[in-house]
Amino acid sequence: MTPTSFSPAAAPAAAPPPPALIQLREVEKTYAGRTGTGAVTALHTITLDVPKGAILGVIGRSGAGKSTLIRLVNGLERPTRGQVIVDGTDISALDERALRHERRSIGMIFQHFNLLARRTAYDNVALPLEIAGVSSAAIKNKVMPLLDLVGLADKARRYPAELSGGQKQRVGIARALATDPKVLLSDEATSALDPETTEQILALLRQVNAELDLTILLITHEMSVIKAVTDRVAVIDGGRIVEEGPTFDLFTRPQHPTTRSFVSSITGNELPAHLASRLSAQPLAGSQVLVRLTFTGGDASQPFLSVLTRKLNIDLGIIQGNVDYIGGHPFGTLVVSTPADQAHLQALTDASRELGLQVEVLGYVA
Ligand SMILES: Nc1ncnc2c1ncn2[C@@H]1O[C@H](COP(=O)(O)OP(=O)(O)OP(=O)(O)O)[C@@H](O)[C@H]1O
Repeated sequence: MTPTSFSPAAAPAAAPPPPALIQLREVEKTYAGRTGTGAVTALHTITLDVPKGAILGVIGRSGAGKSTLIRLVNGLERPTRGQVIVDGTDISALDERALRHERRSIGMIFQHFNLLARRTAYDNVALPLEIAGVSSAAIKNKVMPLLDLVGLADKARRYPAELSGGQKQRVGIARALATDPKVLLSDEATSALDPETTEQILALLRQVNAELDLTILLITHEMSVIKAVTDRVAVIDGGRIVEEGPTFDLFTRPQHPTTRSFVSSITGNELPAHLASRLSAQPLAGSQVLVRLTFTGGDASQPFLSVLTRKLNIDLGIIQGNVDYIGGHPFGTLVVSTPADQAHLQALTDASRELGLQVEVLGYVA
C-alpha cells in the first residue's frame, strides 16, 4: 500500500545555487537496436545541473541509464537530442579533434581502474600528459606531486599487478587529475572495492573536491556511496531523472517510490515483511495504527517520544527505529504503534508536527 503523507515539514529556504558547471538540457539518447532488437531509448529528456564545486551523485538500478549519462558528459556518446554543456562548451556539438582537446578538462575514473598493465604507476599517471605533448621535465613536476596527493609517492615504480585495488584506484585518480580537469567523472569507482577501501577512496574524492575545487559527477548503484560523499543526488529510473536535490533532503524527505526504496535500503526504513504483509489501508476493529516519525537536523536528539506520551497521555509501541548522519547532520525514523482512533491519530499528528517531526501513516494492523 502507499503510505499517506501527513504534511511533511517544510524544506528550509535554500540559498540560490551556484552556476552549473555541467548542464544537461533535454537530453535524449536512443541506441540503434542491436541485431534482431529494436531501438532502445536509454535516456528520455534529461535535464540536470551539476553546480560548480559540487559532488553530485546519480543513483539508479542496473539498466537505468547511468553509464549512458556519464558517457554523454565526456563525449564518448552523442545525444540523439538535446545539449550536454561542460563549463560553457556544448560537448555534443564538437568535432572529434575539438572533443579530444576538451576531454583534457574532464577526468574520469572507472570501476576496474583501466590502468595499463605494462606501465608503472608513474607512467600511467604520465600517459595523458605524454599524449598532450608535455615535456618529460614538466611531466615529472606534475606526476610526483599527484602521486603524493593520492598517498602513493613510494609506489611510483610499481606496476598495477603489484598494487591493491585501492592503490590502483588512487593511481586512476592521479591520472584523471594529471591534465588539471575542471570536472571529474566517476563511473562506479568504488564498486570493486571492500567497504573500508571504499571509505578511503571516497574520502580522497572529498579531499580533491575541496582542495582543487573540482566538480565531481559520480554514478553508483549504492546509496552508501551517495550518503558518504555527495552534496546532491539525482535518482534515475527507466532513463528519467525522477528526483533530484540536496542529499540530506532526499534522505529525509524522499518523494518518489524509487528514492524511497533506495533510502530504505540503507536506513532500514522498510517494515519487516511479516508486518508489511498484514498492513491494511483502513482501520479494523481494535486495530493499531503504525506511524513513521521522521526527525532531522539539530532537533534529532530531543526526547520527543517521552514528550509525546506525556503530553497526549497515550501509549506508543516502538516497532522500528534508526538514527543516521549525513554530512554530520542527524536524521532518524521511528515507527510507532498506537490505538487506531481518529481523534487520537490527529492529536499525535498535530503534537508531532509541533515538535518539527514529519508524520507518515503507514497503515493499520489488527
Ligand atoms: N551500445 C548500446 N546499444 C544498445 N543499447 C544499449 C547500449 N548501451 C546501453 N544500452 C541500453 O540502454 C539502457 C541503459 O543502459 P546503461 O548501461 O546506460 O544503464 P546503467 O544504469 O549504467 O546500467 P548498469 O548499472 O547495469 O551498467 C539499457 O537498456 C541498455 O541495454
